[in-house]
Amino acid sequence: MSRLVVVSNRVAPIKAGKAAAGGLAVGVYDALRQSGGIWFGWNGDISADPPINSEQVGNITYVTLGLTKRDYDQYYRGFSNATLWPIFHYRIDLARYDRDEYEGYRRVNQMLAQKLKPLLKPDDIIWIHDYHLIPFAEECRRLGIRNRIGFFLHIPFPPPEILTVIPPHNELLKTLCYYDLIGFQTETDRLAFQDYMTREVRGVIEADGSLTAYGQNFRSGVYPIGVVPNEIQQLGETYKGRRHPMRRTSDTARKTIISVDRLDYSKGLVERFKAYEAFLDRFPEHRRNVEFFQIAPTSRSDVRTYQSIRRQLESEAGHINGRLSDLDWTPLHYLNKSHERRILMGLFRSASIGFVTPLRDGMNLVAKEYVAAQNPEDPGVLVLSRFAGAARELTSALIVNPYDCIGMAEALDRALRMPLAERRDRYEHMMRAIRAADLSAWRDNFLRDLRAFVSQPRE
Ligand SMILES: O=P(O)(O)OC[C@H]1O[C@H](O[C@H]2O[C@H](CO)[C@@H](O)[C@H](O)[C@H]2O)[C@H](O)[C@@H](O)[C@@H]1O
Ligand SMILES: O=c1ccn([C@@H]2O[C@H](COP(=O)(O)OP(=O)(O)O)[C@@H](O)[C@H]2O)c(=O)[nH]1
Repeated sequence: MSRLVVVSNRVAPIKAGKAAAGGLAVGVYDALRQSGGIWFGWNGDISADPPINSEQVGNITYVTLGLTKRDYDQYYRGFSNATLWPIFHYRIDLARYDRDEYEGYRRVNQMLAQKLKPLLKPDDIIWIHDYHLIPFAEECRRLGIRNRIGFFLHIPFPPPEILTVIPPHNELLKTLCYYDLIGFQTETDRLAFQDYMTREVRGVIEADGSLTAYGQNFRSGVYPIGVVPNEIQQLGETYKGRRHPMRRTSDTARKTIISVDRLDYSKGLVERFKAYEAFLDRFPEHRRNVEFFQIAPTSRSDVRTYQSIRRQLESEAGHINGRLSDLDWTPLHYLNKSHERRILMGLFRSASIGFVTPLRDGMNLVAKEYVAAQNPEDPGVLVLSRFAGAARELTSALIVNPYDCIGMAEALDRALRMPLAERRDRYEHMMRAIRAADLSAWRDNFLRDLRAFVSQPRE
């Protein structure tokens, strides 16, 4: 079997047990540790003359490098996270475009492809991840790399009317066509991509389902990222930490609501806090009987839009607690700190509600983890945004619109009153979906299709 080479901007922390607040790192790490291979990407450092470092841990060889300050500013902080991220999450209002940053983004992709080339063997399968690396395959082809190269987009793909706001959208999307296979989280994302290719650039859908555009022939598919349910079950059962703040039955009868998100405007945190306040106002009988834990590790904190969402949340949390707390009751616990997975899974298991309400999200692994961590005999309820990719599979969650504050408040009330039989039915239905599309299925289906696809010969 050919060796797997994974390339992503973010590489999971190499030290076991260290928290990786981000679904890509969590998912790719779990996928790679089964098959082994190389994981190539940025080590998270900014340095003047970044050396390349190689480290073998188990069956994974981590090859990582730092970025110069200029590269970091233009490629990561700039074009990736101030242009592509907001636009791909349908937030034109928060996006900016700077031509120098775009050029920096292209330059870093070229540099990364050059550094990867000497590590490759002819039959390696190369799997590139996410929006930071859209032009990576084109750079590889320029360098004469002929290996199979697949791309998986972890975030949503917006409709053409939104995408075309990016001034060099044509040039950027052309680079995507150098991949052999392009994977999306949902069919909505894949259709938006197909729409762009057929309407904007007159691409053609071939009889075998493949696409031809810009003289390249390639395939697209849907591969929803999943979790490892048995492992999550076990973690959830075993974490009984001393400082565990939530106990469903013993110390207190108080029920808990939990949310875990990177502190990102796409996650709908402000809207969620407002919905929680509306819930306590409209259903005062729940006051004192419920506490809401929001874990929100800071993310991309040097991007301006992330600083402003943080200030908004601090003010909203202070407002709720200032107005409603009592000496023996704090309605909202807002923690800006990342937590280890084993702790999170324990917290999920003991929470009565998983409150997952992004305004737009590629998948949202937390939604799947919350369900997988539940006690099958007495499961909690998932309240889930219709705009998370996960809502396509977890149709037995209480599906809400995150722009509807009162609707979310009512869903919290309904979840807290839900009879055990209904909670079990919904849980079992969701677990079937989670098991059917687990993390191995994501990896195996994508790699099977990448290996199988015979494209038209490339010039
Ligand atoms: O690397 P960062 O800038 O610190 O951000 C963390 C990651 O966030 C995004 O995760 C996405 O991937 C998840 C797994 O497929 C998916 O469930 C979620 O909906 C996405 O938002 C981002 O796409 C990654 O590149 C980042 O590493
Ligand atoms: O303090 C934290 C916060 C999050 N996570 C993990 O980070 C991932 C977040 O992935 P998700 O798809 O929900 O969102 P993303 O951050 O990738 O947009 C999940 O596996 C979480 O369990 C973690 O390990 N520690």
